[in-house]
Amino acid sequence: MAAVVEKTFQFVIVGGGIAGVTCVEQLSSQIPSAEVALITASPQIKAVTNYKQVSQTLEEFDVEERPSSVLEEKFSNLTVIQSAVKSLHTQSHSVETADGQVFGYEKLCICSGGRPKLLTQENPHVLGIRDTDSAQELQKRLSNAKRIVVVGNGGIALELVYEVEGCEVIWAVKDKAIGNTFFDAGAAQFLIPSLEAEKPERDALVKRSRYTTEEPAVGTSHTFTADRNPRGLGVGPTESGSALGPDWHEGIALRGAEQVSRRVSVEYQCEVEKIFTSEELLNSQQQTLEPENAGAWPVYIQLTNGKTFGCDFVVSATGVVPNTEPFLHGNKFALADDAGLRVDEHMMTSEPDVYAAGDVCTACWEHSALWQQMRLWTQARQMGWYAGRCMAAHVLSEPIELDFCFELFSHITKFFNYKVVLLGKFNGQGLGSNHELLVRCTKGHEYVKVVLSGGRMVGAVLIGETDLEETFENLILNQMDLTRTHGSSSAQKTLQQ
Ligand SMILES: Cc1cc2nc3c(=O)[nH]c(=O)nc-3n(C[C@H](O)[C@H](O)[C@H](O)COP(=O)(O)OP(=O)(O)OC[C@H]3O[C@@H](n4cnc5c(N)ncnc54)[C@H](O)[C@@H]3O)c2cc1C
Ligand SMILES: NC(=O)C1=CN([C@@H]2O[C@H](COP(=O)(O)OP(=O)(O)OC[C@H]3O[C@@H](n4cnc5c(N)ncnc54)[C@H](OP(=O)(O)O)[C@@H]3O)[C@@H](O)[C@H]2O)C=CC1
Repeated sequence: MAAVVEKTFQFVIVGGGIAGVTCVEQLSSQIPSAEVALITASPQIKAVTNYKQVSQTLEEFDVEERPSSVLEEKFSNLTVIQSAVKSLHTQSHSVETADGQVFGYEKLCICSGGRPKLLTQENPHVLGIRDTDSAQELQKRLSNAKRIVVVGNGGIALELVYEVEGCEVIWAVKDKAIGNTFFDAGAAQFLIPSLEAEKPERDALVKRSRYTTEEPAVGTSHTFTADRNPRGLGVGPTESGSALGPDWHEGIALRGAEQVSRRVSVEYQCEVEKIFTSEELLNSQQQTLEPENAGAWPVYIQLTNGKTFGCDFVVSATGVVPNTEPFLHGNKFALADDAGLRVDEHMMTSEPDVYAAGDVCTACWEHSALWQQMRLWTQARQMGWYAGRCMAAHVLSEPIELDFCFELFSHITKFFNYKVVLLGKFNGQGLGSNHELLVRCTKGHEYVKVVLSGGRMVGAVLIGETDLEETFENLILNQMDLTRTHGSSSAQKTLQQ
């Protein structure tokens, strides 16, 4: 490499999302004398605030977007370089940024996050949501929209279909039930009436608003309608900012151009066959469309259940792809099946002195029987924090063991205005038929599901204000034999209370 190394830092962290920032904070507080650089493509960084340890493994926090100068003011050892990393040279231990600077490192942590895995890359009528800019684009397009199609059955789709008002939403899901990445069909059934009901008043819901979208800085179908007078991308992010997170939709108006509050039709068990423009539609003489519909919409989407819908745009809420691209060329990183950088139990990649954390990495150590990776805010924080500890421990030649947070999967979130807590193998992941379920459900109030394997609790889904999370977490962590210890199942007793 011909370029001159500007400066060599002991630690270089790439990415100002939650994983990168937490890693910087951990390193800076553990080795205050170390020279640390944070190289990030976006001018804003993500900071964890109001951190609360709810129980042994459950945590809650707010996330704020802040100027990167805030971090430099906090840590005198830290230099923030605002530029995207263009290439990495693991042999010479250096990175080159888009603006042509080269920095050396002793240890590097890649926290470059992910980007939306879009249905199609080049179609301007297909949007992905990842960062503030893409949320802003969604808001802009939605303001003139009468109908949108949302494809995907995970976190973003669940949030979007509930939040969008003033616009008809067609929701296309691959599965028999909604929300398959988080729930089973029972929980989906519990939640679905919320799509028909009126949303609680906005003001009562808004606890905090942390994102601004002002100028920069096989085929069945159901229809749910909430009548109320309204109050009121492939366009994926290119040089992406950090991912949005909890409550990203609060504080931005997700409102279309129609006089309805919410109208969602779910198309089950279908995928996307084809997306085409009105001209393409007219040329192809689609049989499945009513004649008066042809040419009326900017874009059409044909589903594998044979139906074709015209709409203003399509939201591809179909998961994330790890942002590995600039780091791979010329290096020998081992990648996982999901294209993430493989990391071991010390968050180390296959390249020497290179660590990775957050959405960009895939945890490839032997997992605890009760933990799985999901690309979530909480895991980004935990991985960033633990990667920082590992990097410091290696420099200080101290031993380090896999952190306790990777013992039990736990996640607190909110869907359809219900508190949702997921613990362990909450969907019986990897258990095959070797498990039984106990369910307690009170319509409109709570849904409690316990996963038992060999008489021991291995997972739970808690929807609503159940107040059971700590008890169940203990039962899962203790792995007590619930059948033998109490004669009859104590989990069942807890559920019957
Ligand atoms: C709409 C939405 C809602 C979500 N809601 C929730 C939720 O409710 N709960 C939850 O737990 N999780 C949620 N998530 C997931 C969560 O936001 C992510 O898992 C988490 O933010 C990942 O953090 P990260 O630091 O790994 O990556 P990111 O936040 O994506 O940060 C990556 C950083 O790397 C920088 N970068 C990228 N490439 C380069 C490069 N080449 N050079 C330099 N810098 C680079 C980016 O600018 C960015 O600063 C949501 C995600 C989305 C998109
Ligand atoms: N409250 C929370 O905790 C939230 C978390 N998030 C996180 O943000 C990230 C991005 O969210 P999101 O995009 O919803 O990703 P998710 O991984 O949550 O969901 C993606 C969904 O899209 C489906 N899918 C994938 N490819 C296709 C396809 N070609 N056609 C139709 N469906 C497809 C997946 O099905 P399958 O699984 O069968 O492949 C899955 O149902 C995720 O890491 C998510 O966990 C986002 C919002 C809220």
